[in-house]
Amino acid sequence: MLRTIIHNNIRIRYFHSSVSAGKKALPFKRLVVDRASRLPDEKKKPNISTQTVHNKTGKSINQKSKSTNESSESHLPVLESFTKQELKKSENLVNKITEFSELKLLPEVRNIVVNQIKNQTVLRAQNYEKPKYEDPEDIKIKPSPVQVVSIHTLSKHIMESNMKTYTIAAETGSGKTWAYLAPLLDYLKQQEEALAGNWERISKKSMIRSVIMVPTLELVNQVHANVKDLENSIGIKSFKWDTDTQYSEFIDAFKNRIDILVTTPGKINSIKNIRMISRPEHILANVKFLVIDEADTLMDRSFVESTYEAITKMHNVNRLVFCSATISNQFNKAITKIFPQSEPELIISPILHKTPKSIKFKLIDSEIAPYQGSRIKALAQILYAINKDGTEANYEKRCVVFVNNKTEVVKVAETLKELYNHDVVTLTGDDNPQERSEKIKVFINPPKPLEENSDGTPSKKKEHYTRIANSNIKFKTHLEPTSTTETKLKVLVTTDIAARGLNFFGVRNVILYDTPSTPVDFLHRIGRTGRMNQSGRVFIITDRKTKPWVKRIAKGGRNKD
Ligand SMILES: Nc1ncnc2c1ncn2[C@@H]1O[C@H](COP(=O)(O)OP(=O)(O)OP(=O)(O)O)[C@@H](O)[C@H]1O
Repeated sequence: MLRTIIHNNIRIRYFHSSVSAGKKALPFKRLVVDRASRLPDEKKKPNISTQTVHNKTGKSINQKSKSTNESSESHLPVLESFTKQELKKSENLVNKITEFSELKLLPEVRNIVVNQIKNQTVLRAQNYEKPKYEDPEDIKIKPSPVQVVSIHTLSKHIMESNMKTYTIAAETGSGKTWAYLAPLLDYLKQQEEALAGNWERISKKSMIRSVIMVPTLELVNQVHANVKDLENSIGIKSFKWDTDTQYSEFIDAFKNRIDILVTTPGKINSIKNIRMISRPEHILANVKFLVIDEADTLMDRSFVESTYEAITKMHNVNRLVFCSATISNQFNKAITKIFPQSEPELIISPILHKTPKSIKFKLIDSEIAPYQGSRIKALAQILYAINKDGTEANYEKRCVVFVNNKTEVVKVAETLKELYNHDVVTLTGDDNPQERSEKIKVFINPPKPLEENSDGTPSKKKEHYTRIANSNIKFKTHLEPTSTTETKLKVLVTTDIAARGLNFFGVRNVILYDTPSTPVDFLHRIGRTGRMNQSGRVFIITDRKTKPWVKRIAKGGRNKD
């Protein structure tokens, strides 16, 4: 039976039929996405988009905007407005469970999860600011709210054979990656335990047991980095399939069993083109656990076709997890329609769709003196202030500037370099994957000490003595950076390509040169700072056209200055 759904103004037609493999009816309805086609604009039905964005104080800002065929500017996506009960349920759980030891995970899995987080957490960034964190062992790892709710919920039915679908939704930088990785590791290890004596034999089979799909190659690297070295500790073999991966490498890994494959939908869909593979459907036949991370991106118009196609290749999935920092009604409806056999169980954090409390907002009106409408002057002023304000002393500062259009990125970067002598890199979709990973390196790694000792710790400010001529009076001064060109500030000018999921490490400053047209993009951009409750600042350059909701969220999210 052919069905059609409209998702993000895209018509998705698909056959809905149950699939049986031999005797056993698979728990997963086959989806043959017949065709995903864009609705011609004139067909776009006028709809009332109620945009509910909760600000920090929990006050939700309801704005009704009638979007007929107005420009996309006014067509704001509907953000899920959760009932007080849903939020309360998650809050009660978070208040009750505060340690990983209180969550149902196999002991070996729990230990691995805590160690991996401790070694990689952005909380290490405060090592650089608060001497008391000199030793990473000082960092006490507790489950974040979304990890409590996710691990608690998924562990309840983790080994049941019926198909279950989950939607994990929590604010940016809240630890969603481990919110699905911990239950996934537990699932794989429990599966092995359930197979007991047979696991020894089965473990030698060529197969892929789980897949994590993300939208970009940077995220393939970032997610894989969490699980890449688990083979020796708990025998979990992971594999990242990204641009540099040869088909032969993928086949070899498959032959030696892949427990966790991290890749993009495009790579999954390319399996059918690999000449070395005679039966492509065999490759994914054993995938039981599938994660769609950054799901609001993978389900939006630019990805939806390849995402649906990739999902339909994994017929035996019985744990399907969508993960996103924002969730809209459309998203939920589409999932429920495509996977009717199991309404996605919502896993949300108590502060979903709110701006992280650790972020301070600064609004700069570019219309007033001395900027007189020049955004670039306002930007230069902000960068000067960041560079000179004494924050992050002894360390290289990093700052990310978001621009709406990639053509503007180059112009802004050139002006900052030529007129203001800043150290600037640009990042857009025109960069190839190698260039992109090179450019973001400075921003996804811990801040570099300005002058390093041999062991990499920051040397204290160079002390310098000045002697007054013909006297024995000398006094201590601190060396200022010698040359005016020496700057402690690394600036990344980019578009939304860097706004989704990238785990910027201890970046304290984000500047919205342009304000995005939707609250979803706004929440993702500002979420590159203030991660895991670290302090962060967001500077928003406004003008008379800036949407009221931007100012409202910023004011609502503003902490006391
Ligand atoms: N329980 C924890 N305690 C301390 N740090 C944690 C914890 N869980 C995750 N982290 C760290 O927090 C940072 C952000 O985690 P992660 O990238 O999973 O956030 P996210 O919610 O996926 O963000 P985004 O929505 O931007 O993708 C990472 O450095 C991660 O190591």
